[in-house]
Amino acid sequence: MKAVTIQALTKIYGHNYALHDFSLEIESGKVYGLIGPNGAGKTTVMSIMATLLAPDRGTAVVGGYDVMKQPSQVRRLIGYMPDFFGVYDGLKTTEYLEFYAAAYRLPAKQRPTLIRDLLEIVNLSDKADAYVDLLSRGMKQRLALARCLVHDPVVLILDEPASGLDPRARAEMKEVIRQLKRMNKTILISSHILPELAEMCDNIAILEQGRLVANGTVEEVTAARQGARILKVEVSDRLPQLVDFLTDRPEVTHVDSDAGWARVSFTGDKTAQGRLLRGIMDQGWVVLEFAEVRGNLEDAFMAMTGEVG
Ligand SMILES: Nc1ncnc2c1ncn2[C@@H]1O[C@H](COP(=O)(O)OP(=O)(O)OP(=O)(O)O)[C@@H](O)[C@H]1O
Repeated sequence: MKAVTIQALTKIYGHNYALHDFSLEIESGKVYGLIGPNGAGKTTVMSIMATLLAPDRGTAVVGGYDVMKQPSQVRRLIGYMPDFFGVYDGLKTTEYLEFYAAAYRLPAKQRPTLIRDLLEIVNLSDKADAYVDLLSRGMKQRLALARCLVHDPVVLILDEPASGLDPRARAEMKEVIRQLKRMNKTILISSHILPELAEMCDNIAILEQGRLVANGTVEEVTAARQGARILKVEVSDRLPQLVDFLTDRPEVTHVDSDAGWARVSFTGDKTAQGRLLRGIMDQGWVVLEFAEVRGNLEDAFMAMTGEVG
């Protein structure tokens, strides 16, 4: 079942296309990563899905409801975490969530249990009485996530939830997102933290200048990386000569050496790869390792967009 169907979404500011015919479908219960350099249009997609911004063309349907025609139904189904966190002077964590629970008109009797459960999900149980302003950035991000879970939404739209976090805080955020997946939430998450998205997401969409440039499973998007595969070749000696030898092979487009091994961009098929190995051994090298290096998502992103973001 599709939780989200976006079709030909377009948003134009002056002459600038923030989104250009952007289409995407998200299956229920999946975690979908939206990645792209700064200004690619990630926040624009998410704001439209969250009913906060009107597109110029196209449609977005969440849980069967059209974001333009049925915004209040959509709002009931979604939890939206924007990429900024407000200032909450003098408010404790529990009071903060109490405020949102009241805003969603949840019965007062149910709120203490709900808030306890939410704090547990985002791993903040021991901060129930802490002042929000004094929480670390990672804790604030997780609290913001708890806030968008108050009304038990089925679709979560998380705009860069790991942005600006140190590795430990990122790992904690990742664990919370895994937990939400186990709770069968459908999650759209944007990020610049590309390798981390690979671990977390079922699918990835890469956005550049408002256009979708790649879409599929992490493996598919990675494999779509421009043609060449990367081979690691490690030999016992004469590495500089090996680099020269490899550079002269027809299917090799680039070679560099690093920490005692050669990194080879290779466009040939598996048979050609076997021939290359035999050629190296025929020249007398003792081969310690000869293997394809699985491209990672960061490579794919760099190859497709030419930017780090
Ligand atoms: N209110 C606005 N007025 C004019 N241009 C805008 C407005 N909002 C966004 N844009 C432009 O639309 C494009 C997409 O912006 P958007 O914020 O969606 O990108 P993003 O991928 O979320 O970027 P970032 O990673 O920096 O948050 C950018 O070129 C941006 O400058």
